[in-house]
Amino acid sequence: MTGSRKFFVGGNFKCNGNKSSLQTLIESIIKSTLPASEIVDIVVSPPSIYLEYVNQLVGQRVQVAAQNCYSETKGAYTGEISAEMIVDIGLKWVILGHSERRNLFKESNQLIAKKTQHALSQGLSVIFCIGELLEQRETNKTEQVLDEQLGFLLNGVVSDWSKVVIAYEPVWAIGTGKTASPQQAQDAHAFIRKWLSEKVSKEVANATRILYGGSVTATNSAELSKQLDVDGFLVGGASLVASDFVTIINTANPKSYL
Ligand SMILES: O=C(CO)COP(=O)(O)O
Repeated sequence: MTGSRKFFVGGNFKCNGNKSSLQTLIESIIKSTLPASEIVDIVVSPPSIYLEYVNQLVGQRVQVAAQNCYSETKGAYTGEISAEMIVDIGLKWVILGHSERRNLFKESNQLIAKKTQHALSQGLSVIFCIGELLEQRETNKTEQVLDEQLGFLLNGVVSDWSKVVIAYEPVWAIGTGKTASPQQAQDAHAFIRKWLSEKVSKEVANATRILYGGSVTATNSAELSKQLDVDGFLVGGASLVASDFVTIINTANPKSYL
């Protein structure tokens, strides 16, 4: 079946911003010239305390994602938010398995799978993040690590693949200014697409968006976006600068498939 993958640019604000700076940032983004909604999904992800505030500012063209959620509906889980709460405030997206959750907050593959299954069961779409550490890349373990992290999506975890976007974010490239080269990104993305084809189906492999994240900037995004299997970006630091984020969004380059 032929088709094309709509580009996807996410802005992960991480633990940054306040009401005033977020208002300025969002207003500058939405008043900029942006590609049509058929070309690119634009999703921003502020800290959870500002989700509803930002959602009131974004208008129709930009969507809002939570940066995390727990695997249970409700209960004695101090500090957590649930997928149900994200749905309740009218949002459709959540980021899960970000490397900062995995490495700083010691989230396991098992927990991330549980969260993913639960978020999907509540109708949320999930930006599922994977990526290798520097030492794993240097010892040629990148594909093994990606295979292991992706494996946790099998066995009934994903009920609807059209609600999953995969973000490849090599940990050594996050916040370091060291971007993967276009070829390194393409190689990892091609591996992920082949994995989807072999472990899920050809249709899912064709249709699933695979994003690159890790020191994406206004200057390197155009070259990265030309790569055949790069369907978008998850942008950290550069998403906090409206003009840079808008430049990155405008490098949107949707890919067709046969
Ligand atoms: O972690 C990231 C996006 O989720 C990438 O962060 P930077 O763009 O700041 O490297």
